[in-house]
Amino acid sequence: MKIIIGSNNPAKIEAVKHAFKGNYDFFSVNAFSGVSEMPFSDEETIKGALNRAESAIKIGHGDIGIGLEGGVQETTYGLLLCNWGAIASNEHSSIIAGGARILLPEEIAIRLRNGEELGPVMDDYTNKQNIRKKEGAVGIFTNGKIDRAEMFTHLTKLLVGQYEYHRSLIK
Ligand SMILES: O=P(O)(O)OP(=O)(O)OP(=O)(O)OC[C@H]1O[C@@H](n2cnc3c(O)ncnc32)[C@H](O)[C@@H]1O
Repeated sequence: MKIIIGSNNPAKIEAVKHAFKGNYDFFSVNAFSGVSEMPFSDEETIKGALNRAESAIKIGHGDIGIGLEGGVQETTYGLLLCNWGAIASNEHSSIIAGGARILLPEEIAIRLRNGEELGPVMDDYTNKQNIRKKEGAVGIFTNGKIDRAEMFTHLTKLLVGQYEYHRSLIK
């Protein structure tokens, strides 16, 4: 089975490879998210994940397309880090699942509300480079307990499990 991952981000690719068990061929493509660089709601982040999955399966001529998208969601408690994923398949309508979420520190949230993107803000905050491709904001603010790849692995397992369940209903 040919699985097309709609991103070249190593944290996302690692997560998908970990979440699938069995004989699969993985490819990654630069899929189109169709949403803003910094999605600012669950709705927008889900849309980005769906667009990536659906664009990945088309570009890569795969059996399955996987889209993973990061974003934030405003709440009365502060700004939540959110992540969403989608599987597009040739057999049925797309499936979605959400990842674990944490509140971002207010000093980060203020910068995002002022129009900055989380990736560069995290690099600036930590004095490191490409945090989004490594441990991610979740890794930094959980003291390394859960990094971005692990969070996306869990999210992808939610997708794969639902995908298998849907397939078992079709057969
Ligand atoms: O290469 P792609 O797949 O586009 O990966 P990305 O990390 O750049 O893009 P996302 O769509 O996942 O995230 C949207 C924005 O939020 C940033 N972001 C999301 N989650 C993050 C995290 O855990 N740590 C750092 N930046 C994050 C990211 O850099 C983008 O600017």
